[in-house]
Amino acid sequence: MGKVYVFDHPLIQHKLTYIRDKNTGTKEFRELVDEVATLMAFEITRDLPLEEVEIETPVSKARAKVIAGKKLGVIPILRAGIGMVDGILKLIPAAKVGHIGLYRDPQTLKPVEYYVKLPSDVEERDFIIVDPMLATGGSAVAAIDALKKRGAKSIKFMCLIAAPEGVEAVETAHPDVDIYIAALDERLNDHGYIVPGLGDAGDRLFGTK
Ligand SMILES: O=P(O)(O)OC[C@H]1O[C@H](OP(=O)(O)OP(=O)(O)O)[C@H](O)[C@@H]1O
Ligand SMILES: O=c1cc[nH]c(=O)[nH]1
Ligand SMILES: [Mg+2]
Repeated sequence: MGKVYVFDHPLIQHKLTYIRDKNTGTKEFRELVDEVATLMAFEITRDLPLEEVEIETPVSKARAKVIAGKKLGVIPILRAGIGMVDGILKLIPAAKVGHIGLYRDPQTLKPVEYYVKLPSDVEERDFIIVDPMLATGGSAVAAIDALKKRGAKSIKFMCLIAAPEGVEAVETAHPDVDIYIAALDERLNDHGYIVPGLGDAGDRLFGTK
């Protein structure tokens, strides 16, 4: 079974409160999502392997550590996942970015795939799929399916807010995928929105609706 990590760092929790607040406008919402994505990227990269290199400081030779050339890929689920990409790339600028386009049918709540473009060396990369919301879990499960179908072997899923239903759906369908979240909320409402959640992440990020 995959592990579930809740990043309860005070800075993440503080910023998430303003992301949730309905009085937070698009500009500030976008900036806060970007900042939280950076903070979450800091936590999620904790287990990256290091290797030693030799350098010279102004004082002497030294052996020092650098990240051991891991090939990483960041995959936003369109649209809302895009809001988390730049924040992650600030810390991991060499990561390649793939895109998986899905929208959730408002009636059936099932995901509809409309775009997939991934880095060419899928088998060799460690992927982080990002999306602010894990609600029924349909979109996350479909995105992981799409990635695995094309050969991905190592996948993490990172989101801001998850519902218990979504966590369970990913754990059941993809027990090899660890889930990283900033908050685990109470439940879904009748329209499949997370309660209390933050509303529609895509609309709030891009000012639509
Ligand atoms: O867990 P689920 O029940 O599948 O719901 C979560 C999905 O819904 C939202 O996307 P949406 O369909 O609103 O598309 P958008 O990002 O284009 O707004 C969200 O960004 C997730 O991708
Ligand atoms: O609460 C939710 C659920 C799905 N998608 C969103 O953007 N918000
Ligand atoms: Mg949306």
